[in-house]
Amino acid sequence: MRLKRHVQLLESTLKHVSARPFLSSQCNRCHFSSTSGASSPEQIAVLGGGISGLSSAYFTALEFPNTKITIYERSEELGGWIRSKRVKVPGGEVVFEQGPRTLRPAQNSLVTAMMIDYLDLRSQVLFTQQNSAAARNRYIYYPDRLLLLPAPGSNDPLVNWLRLANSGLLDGVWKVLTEAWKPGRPANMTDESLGSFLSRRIDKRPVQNIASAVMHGIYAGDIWQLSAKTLAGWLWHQEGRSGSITRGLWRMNEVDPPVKGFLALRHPYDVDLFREMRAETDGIPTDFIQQLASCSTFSFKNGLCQLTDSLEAWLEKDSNVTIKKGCRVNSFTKAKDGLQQVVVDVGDDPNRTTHNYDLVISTLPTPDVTDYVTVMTVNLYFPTPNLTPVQGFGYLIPQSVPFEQNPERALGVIFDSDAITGQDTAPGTKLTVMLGGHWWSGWQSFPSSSEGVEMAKSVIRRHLKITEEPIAVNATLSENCIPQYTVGYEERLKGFAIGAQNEFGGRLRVVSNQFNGIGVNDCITGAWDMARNLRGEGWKSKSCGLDRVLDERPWVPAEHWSPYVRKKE
Ligand SMILES: C=Cc1c2[nH]c(c1C)Cc1[nH]c(c(CCC(=O)O)c1C)Cc1[nH]c(c(C)c1CCC(=O)O)Cc1[nH]c(c(C)c1C=C)C2
Repeated sequence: MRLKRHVQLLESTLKHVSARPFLSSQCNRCHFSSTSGASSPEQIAVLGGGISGLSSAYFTALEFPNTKITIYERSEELGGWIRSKRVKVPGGEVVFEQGPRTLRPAQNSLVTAMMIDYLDLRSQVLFTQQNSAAARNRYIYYPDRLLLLPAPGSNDPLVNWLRLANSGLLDGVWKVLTEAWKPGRPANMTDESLGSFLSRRIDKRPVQNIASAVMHGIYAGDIWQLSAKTLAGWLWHQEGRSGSITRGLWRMNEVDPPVKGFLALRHPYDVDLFREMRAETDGIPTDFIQQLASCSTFSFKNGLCQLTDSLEAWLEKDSNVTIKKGCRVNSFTKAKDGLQQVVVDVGDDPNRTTHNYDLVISTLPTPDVTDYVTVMTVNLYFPTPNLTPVQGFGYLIPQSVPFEQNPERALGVIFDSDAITGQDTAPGTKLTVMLGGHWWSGWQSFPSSSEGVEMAKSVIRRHLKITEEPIAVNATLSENCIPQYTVGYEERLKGFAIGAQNEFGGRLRVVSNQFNGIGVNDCITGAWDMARNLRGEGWKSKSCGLDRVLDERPWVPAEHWSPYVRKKE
């Protein structure tokens, strides 16, 4: 985005009392590209009011200040899976997060940082420092106790390594040293599960004991179903390129390095995207950059919903944006009679109506591309501080833990009081127990809230020896909340992208955790990328927003860069 676009936006704001809300401070911070001379769509519909929908509406509104944008959301509240709740307890209040709770300052967080800055939300951000217990102490429960994962600077590293080795958690890890001598995959193999890939390249035991726990923490998913090609793209392509990951790394970094620094394989689309992202987010203030560079995660004083609430408030101020809550989308189809429009059918009888749009941005789930898993989040608050036996982020439970140690099918427990400080006004211990995920796949019904709370209490009694009764609890069942990128995902996505392009000729764009990555940062970055591809005459192109999956260029060695470390060029 270049300066001109913001100036244009400012001008139109001044001209029309009703134009986009605008922060005067943005003007000298960001770069807006010019649309002068280019046409704009008159009417855009955004389907879905979660983080993908709100961000899509936000970035599209910035691109096209005079376009009418309508957001349709089925429920009465915007925000999707981001749901934070303030609960009164004796002595103050605590924040319960019912869905995602923190953001990581990873490469894909640059656009989020820019958005936070634009929304004037910086004063509300809470940072968890890299040297805090929450950042350094991550545990795995195996087979019947908490084991601290090694991290730079942790206490008693030798004792800890011995404890880990003695527990059996590290069995088979040493086989990573033999990876270079293992045969490459058959030429006709197009994808496999992450579990199978890592077992082939290393050993099955670390897959079951360590990697499966990590997959619980991110996807709440089954490592034997999730796609290696999608989740471990650069390792998968490294094996394809050099027959082995280790040999590939050696070749890339030592034999013929085109640039200095650690190299990894990346999709050329991502290389270009990161370059663009960096250029457009160049205006993020230095002190914010520094805060992000030194934290391990960040959130907001009132929880993650402060981001979605601010987006909603920003959009509500814009008279060109209409937000329709409690309005279901029944279908959307390409308009007949050669019209370059999409017809959207919304509402329930007798208020069911159809509307024509020049462009539809859908964030709704698309059948056949992914399965989903259901997660129950149980928040527990105890008035006594420091109830957990150790301090840290919390722990994950791998698939190898025997049933009798985890009959509730918990995926992990977050020590919220350590993980995010600054949200609660009452002292005490706050935990979140995550239940279900792939363990509940195929279930017809799920535990009730009260059953979930009992299951969570039973988990922490067994694992953490906490017997105190929580004085505030909240169980949330999020049905089909996390898409699963299972084996063959890329092929299915490709098929979907071609079909969508052919059917809608570019008048449908898709953005969601099904397509752009399952994290909040992924959805925001996906929305920004979609909107920037609409620029100029881009909105008339044939794309459906899934250009990356249709981009057949081979993966290339690219330098690893930290998003918040600004090198002198
Ligand atoms: C509601 C449950 C969720 C589980 N995973 C996600 C959600 C929303 C999505 C997710 N979780 C993480 C990532 C990767 C990095 C990121 O973009 O933030 C994603 C996409 C990592 C993660 N997992 C947990 C936390 C608190 C975080 C972020 C912070 C960090 O890495 O330090 C905890 C956790 N999430 C889930 C489970 C079962 C779990 C257990 C402790 C599922």
